[in-house]
Amino acid sequence: MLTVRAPATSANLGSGFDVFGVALDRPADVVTVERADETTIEVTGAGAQYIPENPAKNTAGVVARELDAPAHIRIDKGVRPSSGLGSSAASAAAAAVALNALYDRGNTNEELVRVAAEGEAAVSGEAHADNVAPSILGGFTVVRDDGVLSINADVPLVACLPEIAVSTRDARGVVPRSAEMDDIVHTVGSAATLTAGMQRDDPMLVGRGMDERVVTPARAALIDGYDAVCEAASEAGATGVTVSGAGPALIAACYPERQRAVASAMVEAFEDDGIDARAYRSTVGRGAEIIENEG
Ligand SMILES: Nc1ncnc2c1ncn2[C@@H]1O[C@H](COP(=O)(O)OP(=O)(O)O)[C@@H](O)[C@H]1O
Ligand SMILES: N[C@@H](CCOP(=O)(O)O)C(=O)O
Repeated sequence: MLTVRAPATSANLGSGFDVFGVALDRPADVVTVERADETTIEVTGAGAQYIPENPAKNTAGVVARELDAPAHIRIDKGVRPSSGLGSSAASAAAAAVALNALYDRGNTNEELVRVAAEGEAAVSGEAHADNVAPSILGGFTVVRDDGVLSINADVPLVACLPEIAVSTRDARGVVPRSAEMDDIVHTVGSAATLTAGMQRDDPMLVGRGMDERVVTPARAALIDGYDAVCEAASEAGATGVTVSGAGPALIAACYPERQRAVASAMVEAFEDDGIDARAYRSTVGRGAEIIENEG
């Protein structure tokens, strides 16, 4: 029996659609695996009632199939589904790390990112790896077709999750199929600024680098209260705010001394709109970890 904790993640960070991701300190999924003749899944925790236990429809079950590693899989959800905080990815990442160790498969973490991305494909329709990469590797990650980079960074973040659901599959449907050249140039400038900010642990550059004009406005329209929450976060000292993943969570960067105020301002702004919300104060966190191994 083996247990792995894999963290929530925030993908895109505005300018890095389907490319950037960052591991958060919390929340996290905790996945326990035991060898079995065929895969079965049991889900408890946040939003468990919305998550299929059929292995073909659960990201962890798809990972077990991809690794040819049948197991009884217990998933304790810390990351609520349809949150924009990489819920389905956290289970996939944890299962990939756990089953790789349980069956001694010897895959590298980079190889496990590809396996876990197949789990994501099963639920969102496309094998985007920008959540599973940081959930497995930790840090700030850059995913391309030819590989994945991970760098450690120390930048305060606030993830604010309202009590509304936006499915990644639906939110992918509103992404424009083309963009104007000046918007593409702007996005490249932002992405480079954000990357430099992560490298230098500079919250101002990370926040400025979140600005993006193509995907974000289309996604923001699906999130009640988006403009008011962004404004409140900025007034409280956020250096940048954007949609986390496909939403409805928002992610903000800030200096450490402003983190508490930014978190409160975001929650209050959602509440002023009649929407319950909670905020997670985080830094750029670690990746999946084996927390129990009973041989
Ligand atoms: N292990 C899992 N954890 C969470 N969601 C899962 C899992 N397996 C399948 N799903 C399905 O994936 C969808 C949630 O994923 P997604 O929309 O990407 O949410 P998030 O933005 O939080 O990652 C839901 O339809 C859920 O039923
Ligand atoms: N790049 C994907 C990321 C989805 O993240 P999630 O946390 O909402 O699953 C996208 O933007 O569609």
